[in-house]
Amino acid sequence: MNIGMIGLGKMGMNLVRNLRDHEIAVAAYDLNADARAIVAQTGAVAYATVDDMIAALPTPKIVWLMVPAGYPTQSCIDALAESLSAGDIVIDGGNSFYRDSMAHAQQLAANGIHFFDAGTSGGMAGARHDGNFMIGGDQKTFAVIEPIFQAIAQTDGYLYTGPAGSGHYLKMVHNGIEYGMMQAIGEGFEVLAKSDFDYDNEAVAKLWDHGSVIRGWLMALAQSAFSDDPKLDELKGVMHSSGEGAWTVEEALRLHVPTPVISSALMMRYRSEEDDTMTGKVVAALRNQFGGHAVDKKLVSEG
Ligand SMILES: NC(=O)C1=CN([C@@H]2O[C@H](COP(=O)(O)OP(=O)(O)OC[C@H]3O[C@@H](n4cnc5c(N)ncnc54)[C@H](O)[C@@H]3O)[C@@H](O)[C@H]2O)C=CC1
Ligand SMILES: O=C(CO)[C@H](O)[C@H](O)COP(=O)(O)O
Repeated sequence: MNIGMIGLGKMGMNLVRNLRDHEIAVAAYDLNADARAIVAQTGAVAYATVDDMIAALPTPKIVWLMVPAGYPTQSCIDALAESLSAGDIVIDGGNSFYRDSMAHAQQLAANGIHFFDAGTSGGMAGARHDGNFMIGGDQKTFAVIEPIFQAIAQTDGYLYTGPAGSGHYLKMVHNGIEYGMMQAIGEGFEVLAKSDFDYDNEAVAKLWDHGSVIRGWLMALAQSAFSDDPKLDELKGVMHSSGEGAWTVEEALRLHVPTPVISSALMMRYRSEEDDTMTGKVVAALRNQFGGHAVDKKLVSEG
């Protein structure tokens, strides 16, 4: 089996290594020449243009996208709609918004090209070994690409989820859950940090990952992070996000589904990106106005 991989970053490069471990031939492309040079060390063949990469693939051509959602994915879809032919297959393994994926399926279907949205979980480690995939698209054509997932996913680690869009929808909700779980873990460690006791964070995370109700990969990752930096002193508590949590909350609002945990986790991420807030200033000012309550004033040096 042969695959064309577009996007050789943190995920794509590991997926290529995983595919190569399973003797799947890979033709690879990335905008970045350094990434193209590195992929050549995996046994994949790097091409300087998408068209060269496509020309190297046997028919039906299977192209996997692993680029950022939004414009980068759309520009690849536009290029593939022109370069591929009827019967060829595009898999988007990135974190695209599911409605974009439904549109991509339609756009490619106009030229007879099949589209699969393959939500990918497990981070870089999962891309490298035993990944986890949620795959939407035409069920009959799925048989053509299923051997890829049999090779690179862990046992029971892939699922055909229904029509195009359903794979990324499932990944969106998965990531919403991820926001809530990580927020809860973070909050728990903050209570411990402010408590009257002197806990060893690494030891606690290790303990909780061994037989407790809250054991799991996130706890193992917490242990690893605390092992590198016992109180995470080297980090700022700024929690960026790349869209999936917001889309989950938007979808919950559309469906009138109360999702207080995921929504709060999203708001906490946004709050963490600000040093100070207008909200806080307004509430402080109002308390001061109606009750004469004290306010904290900025120092002159703080501007
Ligand atoms: N990092 C993670 O834990 C996970 C990421 N994802 C998704 O996988 C996708 C890739 O993520 P990462 O590998 O982490 O990102 P990354 O930023 O490490 O890599 C993206 C790569 O795509 C390349 N690229 C961008 N536009 C391109 C184009 N038009 N043509 C060719 N190459 C292009 C970049 O040069 C870069 O090498 C994203 O959609 C991301 O949301 C999905 C699951 C987990
Ligand atoms: O899909 C993932 C993990 O499952 C990616 O790591 C994603 O970037 C995480 O979402 P966010 O960047 O919004 O925290």
